[in-house]
Amino acid sequence: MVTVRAPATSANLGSGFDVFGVALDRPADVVRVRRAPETTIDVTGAGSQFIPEDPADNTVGAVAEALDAPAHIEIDKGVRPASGLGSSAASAAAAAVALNELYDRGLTRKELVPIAAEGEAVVSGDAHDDNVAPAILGGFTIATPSGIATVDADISLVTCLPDIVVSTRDAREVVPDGARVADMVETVGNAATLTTGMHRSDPELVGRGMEDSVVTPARAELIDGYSDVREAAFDAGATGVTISGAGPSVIAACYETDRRAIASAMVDAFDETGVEARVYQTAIGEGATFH
Ligand SMILES: Nc1ncnc2c1ncn2[C@@H]1O[C@H](COP(=O)(O)OP(=O)(O)O)[C@@H](O)[C@H]1O
Ligand SMILES: N[C@@H](CCOP(=O)(O)O)C(=O)O
Repeated sequence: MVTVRAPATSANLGSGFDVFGVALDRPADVVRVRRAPETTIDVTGAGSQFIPEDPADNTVGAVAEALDAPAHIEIDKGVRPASGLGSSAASAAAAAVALNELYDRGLTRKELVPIAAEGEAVVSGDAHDDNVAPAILGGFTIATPSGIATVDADISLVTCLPDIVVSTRDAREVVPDGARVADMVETVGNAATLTTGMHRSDPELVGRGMEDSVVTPARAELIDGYSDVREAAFDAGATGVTISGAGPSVIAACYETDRRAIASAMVDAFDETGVEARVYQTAIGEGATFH
């Protein structure tokens, strides 16, 4: 039996659509695997009633197949599905690391990223690896087709998860087909600013670099109260605010001293629009770990 914990993650960070991601120090999924003639899955924990146990429909089933590693897989969900916090990726990342160990496949962490991304293709239609990369490697990750770069950054974050459901598949349908050159120029500048901020663990630069005028405005329409929550977080001291992943979670970067006030401001702002929300006071954390 091998047990692995893999963290929630926040993808995009505004300017890095399908490229940037960070591992969060909470919440997390825990996955246990043991060898079996064929793959079977048990799911418990947050939102487990909405997660299929058929290996053809669960992200971990695709990972087991890609590694040719049939197993009985128990998933204890800490990350609610359809959250924008990389729920499907947390299970896939944990399963990839666990099955690689169980079957002694000898793949490196970076080699496991595209395998875990096969799980993402099952649920969102695309093998985007901006969630599985940080879930496996930890820190801030830049995932491109030509490789993955990681930065071990220290930034305080708040993620606020409203009680609404936005599936990644649906949120990908509203992404515009193209962008104006002016928007592209702005996005490149913001992405470079954010990356510099991560290297310096500087919340001001990271926050400024989270601005995005291409994908985020289209997706904000799917999240009741988004603009009020964003404004409330800024008023409470956030240095940057955007949609976490495909939403509905909203993520704020900040100084550690402002984290508590920002957390309660975001919950209150959702509450004022009639939406209950839970909040995580968090930070950039480590990738998958053995337990
Ligand atoms: N192991 C898993 N964990 C979470 N969701 C899963 C898993 N396997 C399949 N799913 C499905 O994936 C969808 C959630 O994924 P997604 O929309 O990407 O949300 P998130 O942003 O939280 O990752 C749900 O339809 C859920 O049933
Ligand atoms: N780049 C993807 C990230 C989806 O993240 P999730 O946490 O919502 O699954 C996208 O924006 O579609």
